[in-house]
Amino acid sequence: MALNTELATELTAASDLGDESASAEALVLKFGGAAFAAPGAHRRIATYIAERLRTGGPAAFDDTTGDPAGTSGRGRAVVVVSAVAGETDRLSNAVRAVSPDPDRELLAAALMTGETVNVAVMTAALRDAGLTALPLGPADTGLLGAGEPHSAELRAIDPSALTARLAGQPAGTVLVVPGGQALDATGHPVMLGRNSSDLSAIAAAIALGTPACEIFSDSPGICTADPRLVPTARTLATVDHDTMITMSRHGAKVLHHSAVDWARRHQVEIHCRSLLPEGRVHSIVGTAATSAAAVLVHTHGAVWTGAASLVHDLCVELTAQGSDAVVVQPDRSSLVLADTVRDLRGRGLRPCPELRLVTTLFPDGRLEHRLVTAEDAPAVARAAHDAVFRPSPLATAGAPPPAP
Ligand SMILES: Nc1ncnc2c1ncn2[C@@H]1O[C@H](COP(=O)(O)OP(=O)(O)O)[C@@H](O)[C@H]1O
Ligand SMILES: N[C@@H](CC(=O)OP(=O)(O)O)C(=O)O
Repeated sequence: MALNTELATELTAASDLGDESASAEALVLKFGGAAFAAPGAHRRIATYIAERLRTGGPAAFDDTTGDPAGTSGRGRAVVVVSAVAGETDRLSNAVRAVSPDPDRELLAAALMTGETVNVAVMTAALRDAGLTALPLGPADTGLLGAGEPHSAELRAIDPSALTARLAGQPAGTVLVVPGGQALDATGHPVMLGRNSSDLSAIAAAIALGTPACEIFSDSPGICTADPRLVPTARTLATVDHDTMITMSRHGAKVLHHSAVDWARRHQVEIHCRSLLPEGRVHSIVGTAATSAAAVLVHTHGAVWTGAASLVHDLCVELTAQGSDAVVVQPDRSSLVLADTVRDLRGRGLRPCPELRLVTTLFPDGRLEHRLVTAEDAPAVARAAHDAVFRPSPLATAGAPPPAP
């Protein structure tokens, strides 16, 4: 199915189309790569979803954990799955071992198989759990992408694609969606960039008019730093969309920046859950204004340097094309690009593969950037975090100050 760009205008939620029956009752759940890493994970997830759908009201999981209302058990679900942890990297390395600078369409085709396989496996597990699970492909979800085939920008969502599939389906129906897959205007499958399964999940929530989207990941929610790098990082119970976009763009890959941007524009709350069996909501990303401090390391970004004016112009151009680029302040002669495949040498910039961007976000929204070597980045991040969250001299010994 090729999307008609004119029909798929930026978004009409299903509720606006008067198709409440298809939308209002569906849960939207996203399971990232880490959720599938442990043996038995697919079966555990399937059992959990069956339980959520069976109970019809706040599921046992919610009752026991005291999770907020609003995403409790309902009759039907859209489940977005990523490739199993490590699979997308493995596929990327396999392509590059043969062709160091591969055709982007071929690269996208190879990378997307990770999600395609996992949709099939997850569908099988859900059926074994007694549910009516329907595997979807890039042509079935109503997502229109444009730009580079391996890092396309999400341009529009046709809500009828998912609502039509759910309409009339009985309770216990689950649509299984491959994360990060879309069609371009000519009907070719494209990938919405790395870590874009979050984007597919938010898009599904928008299409169905679901107020919240639940994202299961191996982090204890949104933290004041990557807990893998900074063990003293604290979980933020609430984060507003704008703050989260800033955090994501500077390396907090726990949520995809564009996913949060779509969520902000359509007022979708993001409930960040830990992995099963706990599956507890640790953080909510929503509309309520918050002021958070955080230390962010762009561990996966490519650093490029050049003349400040060149860097500025390229950043504007890349951002207009949907790429995620950050100009390093204050000297403005470097930019960090989330797309590690794109080569800017032909545009007059020099790659700096040894460098990483460490950013301190202050509660007033101010950002402090530092470019350091990859080796030094964790220690620099820990020191910056200690400086921001240092207990005041008056604080009781041992009692950490609350996260701002
Ligand atoms: N500020 C942060 N808060 C929480 N997690 C973070 C943050 N910054 C980076 N991360 C990293 O994000 C990872 C989860 O994101 P991702 O790899 O996309 O998960 P998944 O595979 O579950 O989709 C965590 O393992 C954590 O290391
Ligand atoms: N193919 C994606 C899958 C994804 O979004 O992964 P995760 O949900 O684990 O961030 C990637 O690894 O780039």
